[in-house]
Amino acid sequence: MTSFVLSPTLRVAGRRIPRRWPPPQVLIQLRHYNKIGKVINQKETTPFSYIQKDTKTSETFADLGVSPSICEGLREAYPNVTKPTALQAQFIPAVLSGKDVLLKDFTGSGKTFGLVLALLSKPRRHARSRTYAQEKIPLVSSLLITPHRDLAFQILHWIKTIHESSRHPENLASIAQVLVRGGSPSYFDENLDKLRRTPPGLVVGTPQAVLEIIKEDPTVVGLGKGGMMRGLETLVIDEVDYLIETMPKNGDKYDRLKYERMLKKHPSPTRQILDFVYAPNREYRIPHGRRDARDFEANEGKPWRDGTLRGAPRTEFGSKRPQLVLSSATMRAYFRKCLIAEKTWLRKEEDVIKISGQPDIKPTKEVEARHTLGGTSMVHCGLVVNEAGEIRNYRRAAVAGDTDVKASKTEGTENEDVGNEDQVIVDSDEKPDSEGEGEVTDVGNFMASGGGVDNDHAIVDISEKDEEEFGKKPSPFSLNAFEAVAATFALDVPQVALLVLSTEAPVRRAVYDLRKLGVNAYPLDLLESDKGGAYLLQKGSHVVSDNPTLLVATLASMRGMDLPDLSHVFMLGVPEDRSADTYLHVAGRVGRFGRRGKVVAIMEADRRRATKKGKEVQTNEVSWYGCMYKAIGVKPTRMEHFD
Ligand SMILES: Nc1ncnc2c1ncn2[C@@H]1O[C@H](COP(=O)(O)OP(=O)(O)OP(=O)(O)O)[C@@H](O)[C@H]1O
Repeated sequence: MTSFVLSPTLRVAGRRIPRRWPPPQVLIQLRHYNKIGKVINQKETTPFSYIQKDTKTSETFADLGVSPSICEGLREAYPNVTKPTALQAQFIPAVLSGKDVLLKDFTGSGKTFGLVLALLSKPRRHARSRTYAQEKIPLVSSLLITPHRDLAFQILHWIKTIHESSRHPENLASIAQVLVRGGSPSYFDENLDKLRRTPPGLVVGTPQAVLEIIKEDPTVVGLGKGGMMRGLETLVIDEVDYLIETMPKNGDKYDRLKYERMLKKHPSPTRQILDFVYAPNREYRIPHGRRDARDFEANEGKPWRDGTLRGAPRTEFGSKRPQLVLSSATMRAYFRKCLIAEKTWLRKEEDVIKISGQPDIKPTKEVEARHTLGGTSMVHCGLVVNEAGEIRNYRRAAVAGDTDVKASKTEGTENEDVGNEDQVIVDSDEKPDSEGEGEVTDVGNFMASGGGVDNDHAIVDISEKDEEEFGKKPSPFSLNAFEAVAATFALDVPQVALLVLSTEAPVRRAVYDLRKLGVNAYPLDLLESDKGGAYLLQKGSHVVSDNPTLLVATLASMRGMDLPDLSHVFMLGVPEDRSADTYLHVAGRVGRFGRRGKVVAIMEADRRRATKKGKEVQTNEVSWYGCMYKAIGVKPTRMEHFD
């Protein structure tokens, strides 16, 4: 069995079939793997591979090297997962081969799922006991870093479901465990206790929690001598472009200075973990003066004075440096360049396997959007809310089924919402032109009148604690925007939807405000059934609930989440980093793996907000969305309820 990478020369059954596209760009090695993922041919080169979405594979998971017990569990627990995707057919053997891998594919295409299957199929590492030579001490072989704890819980849930159906002799705790912070009582203490009692093969953790054990507990759980992670073979970082900071792409020398200062003082936890594992002798010129060789010896394994970790020689790994796998749907070429420029993290560029399901060569915007967003099963809608609480469709949106956006362009003034980004923020006294007359639906008191929902269901409980805490304080949110969410939710959502707020937004307060509007809202927390836990397994998109649920999360806590029955994702306002990639990640919560879904952006034409310096500015969110839709080649669709 061989797996192959599409290239100018495609190999099928040993025969070379020339391909004209894509032209050679970045040369990497083409590898052929045998069943256990061993590299058997490393000589040929190919561009950064491009696999079309509908490329079929005739291989099974077992052919790729996934262990028989996992295949057995998968068959029973996930009957819909019958065959690996073309990308899984490439990256699962690549991960099993022990080489470094850079993985990029559109959101919801099965990257994380495939990585988990590969990690579970890796052989377990053991150390020999010093007291009894025959006794083997199990070690942690793989570490999977996720950006937030709910994703870690979701991955553990996948593993648990597969494990329960697999009749594997070991218990779940010795196969995989999570290591996350937060919760009350603290998840971290509980996780750490469990880890110390039973070392699992795979630890799924957030960067902060993993860094804490590397720093605080190196010799029992961490990477230090005697630590149960000393035999680490694979380090996987999911959503890597979100977890590692890089110098801004078009930054000037001041940005460079700012970036360097930030790296010295506050490197992100993921960067510190990578340095600790792969760059033991890395110099950070810290503000308190340079360290010298004696300082290095004297402080081995201890944090620097400024709180950052310096690398310590990891003799425990010996020559077996852990394999590094980095994955994301939006790992752009510039970010990859930055990763390679770090030198010590990844192996030499030609030894890194780069696998991509997206066109790397400049495709048209529409092709890129379709690939990044996982196909055409996703509908994008934009609702514009004004100060009077009126809601109307984004003016350039097309009627459902009409893909020709040009037809609807004539409806609005030409310069209304597609401009350059400078137009987006204006001083309060320089108000942008009025939006003009449009089709408007007045929903100012929509929810007060029942809002199209059965009144019995519109009554939701508000706890006394929340009433006491929030009842008398003004809301930091725009209630007009929330009314637009509530109205769309009541009219359009059959079962479950997700509302995404900015990273720092107070989620509990948002839930309180939404419940006041009659929405059955909960903060996302996968450990609790009604807060999202009940939606981890597919119930079926045809199910219409009597009382649909709106889960509320922030930009920081929705990355990578996979709730199969999610039909709508609401994005409130403009993301704080103003990046189109952030929109792509939010949108990627629906329409996953070919399922259908709607992304509803709620934008305010004249949003007033205070800057950090206390100055009031007015933001035209419509303008940003105009730029963003144009930039990513997405064509929004009208929502019939508001026309
Ligand atoms: N081979 C397969 N066949 C059918 N379904 C699959 C297959 N692989 C994964 N899936 C399903 O696809 C869904 C999305 O998977 P996953 O979360 O791994 O995607 P992802 O690419 O990591 O997404 P994101 O970029 O948002 O993190 C899951 O519900 C999973 O069960």
